[in-house]
This record gives sequence, C-alpha cells and structure tokens, in this order.
Amino acid sequence: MIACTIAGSDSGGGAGIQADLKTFQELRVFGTSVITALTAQNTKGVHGIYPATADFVKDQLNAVLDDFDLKAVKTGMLFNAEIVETIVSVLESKEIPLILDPVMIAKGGASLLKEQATIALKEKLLPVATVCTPNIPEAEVLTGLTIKTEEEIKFAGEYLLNLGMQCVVIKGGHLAGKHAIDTVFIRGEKPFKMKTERLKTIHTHGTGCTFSAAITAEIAKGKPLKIAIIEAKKFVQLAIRYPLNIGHGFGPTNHFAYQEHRGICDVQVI
Ligand SMILES: Nc1ncnc2c1ncn2[C@@H]1O[C@H](COP(=O)(O)OP(=O)(O)O)[C@@H](O)[C@H]1O
Ligand SMILES: Cc1ncc(COP(=O)(O)OP(=O)(O)O)c(N)n1
Repeated sequence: MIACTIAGSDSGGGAGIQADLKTFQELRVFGTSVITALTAQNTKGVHGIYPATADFVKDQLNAVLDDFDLKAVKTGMLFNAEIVETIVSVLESKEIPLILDPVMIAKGGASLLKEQATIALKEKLLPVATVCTPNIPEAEVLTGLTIKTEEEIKFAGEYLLNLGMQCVVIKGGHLAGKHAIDTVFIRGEKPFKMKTERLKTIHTHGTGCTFSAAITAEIAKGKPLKIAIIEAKKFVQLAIRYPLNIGHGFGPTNHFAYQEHRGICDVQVI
C-alpha cells in the first residue's frame, strides 16, 4: 500500500514529513512525500522556514501521482495560500481519501501557516477532505468559537462537518484533565470519544503529525474510518508513553513503540 504526505520538513525529525514517513513505515505502508517547506527545527523550536514555490509543490505532487497508486494522502504544514490552492487544484478531481491536519502553530509558538492561508484552507481544502484532525486551538480558528466544554466541542464538530468533510476528530491534547480525550464526528453516525490516560511528559513534539499520519496509513490499508482512527490513537498513545528522551527540549514521540509494545495500549471508546 502506498500513501503520500504533503507537509513541511522538520530537520529535528520529530514532526512534519519525517514523523509522517516514520509512521507510515511502522504501519507497513510505503510513504511518498511532497515537501511544502524546509524548517530549521529541533526539540527547542523552529529556527527558520524556507518555503517551496507553489509550482514546485505541484511538480512534486504530479510526479508522485503520475507513478504511484496512492491509497491515501495527508496534508500537514502548508504554509501559504498559494500552496493550499495548488494542492486543491491537483487533488479535487482525484478520488483519493484526504486526511487534513490543519497545522497552524508549532508548540513552541512558530507560525506554520500564514493568516491568509487559513481562509484558503477553510474554504477550499476542508470541503474536499475525508478526515480533518484539528487540535483545540485549530478548531477555534476554523470555527471562530471558543472551545472549552463538551457542548462546545460538539458544536464545533458539527460546524466543521457541515463544511463538507466526512469526518472530524477534535483532539484533546491541549485540554486539561486526567485523560486525553479526542472526539470523533463521522457524517451520519453518533459521535464517539477516544479516551486514554493523559501522560505526564514533555516529549510530545509531533503528536498531531504522528496521529494524522497513522490515520492515513490505516486508511491506505483499507481499514474502515472508525477502526483506522482508533488504531491511530493507539499508535500515538504508545509513541508518547515510551519516549526516546532525546534532544534538549520538547522531545519527539517514539515511532518504534507501536511495533515494540503493541497490544498493550488501552483506548477506551465511549
Ligand atoms: N500528554 C498526553 N497524554 C496522552 N495523549 C496525549 C497527550 N498529549 C497529546 N495527546 C494525544 O496526542 C494526539 C495529538 O493531540 P494534540 O496534542 O491535541 O495535537 P497537536 O499535536 O496537533 O497539538 C491526540 O490523540 C491527543 O489526545
Ligand atoms: C514541519 C512541521 N510540521 C508540523 C509541525 C507541527 O507538528 P505537531 O504535530 O502539531 O507538533 P508540535 O510542533 O506542535 O509539537 C511542526 N512542528 N513542524
């Protein structure tokens, strides 16, 4: 099975293209990639950004599409409106499941999506996505709502589904509480929650990329949406639970953990 990630490069290897390809590999999916921007980044932060031109993003995407039978595509850091619009123009006529991680701001505070690109993302790319995986701040930007309570999560999920996609996962990493709870909205189905222990760790760099890449890999393997999302939650939970303890800042998650510790991760589906 072959999947593609359209995202930025993280020189530190914890997020972006590198996290996506490691996740695909661990889940036994062949990964191809389209690089939207180079970042000079490590566990201490983003030190520089060098975007690709929209034309070169298009060249990469066409090269991959021309040769490989992609079973799923994911997007991560898209940086500017020209890149967002280029991706829409190439992908909108294709019937490949699209997993959209609306990456906006890195945990250290660096902006990975320009303000005007947020509008293009919301109006043009979201409607053609199969799954969108916002964290709480991203869901707030996309909906214009403040999201703190369960009711507000429900309202935001329904608002986003109405933009046209098949599924929205509102991730709960940024909320407080003993558990990390993600809420899943699938068109025509009752929403459900995925609940795990909230792990006390600073090694959470790239959790969002890893989670959405794992959903992409499972969908590429033909798993039904709900099963793919639950397996991805197990993947990211194990990756956080068994940190590599590398770097001097907010370390990466452990992409080896799923294969090394599989079967011992409890995700409560409620
Ligand atoms: N401390 C933690 N313990 C357990 N799971 C976590 C923790 N932090 C984040 N997660 C999980 O990691 C995934 C990514 O979440 P989140 O941090 O909200 O996204 P992002 O990396 O995009 O900001 C979600 O499944 C979330 O529940
Ligand atoms: C190149 C690149 N892409 C995405 C991110 C953000 O990744 P995320 O999984 O949201 O993790 P944090 O950076 O927020 O820890 C990134 N940093 N770099």
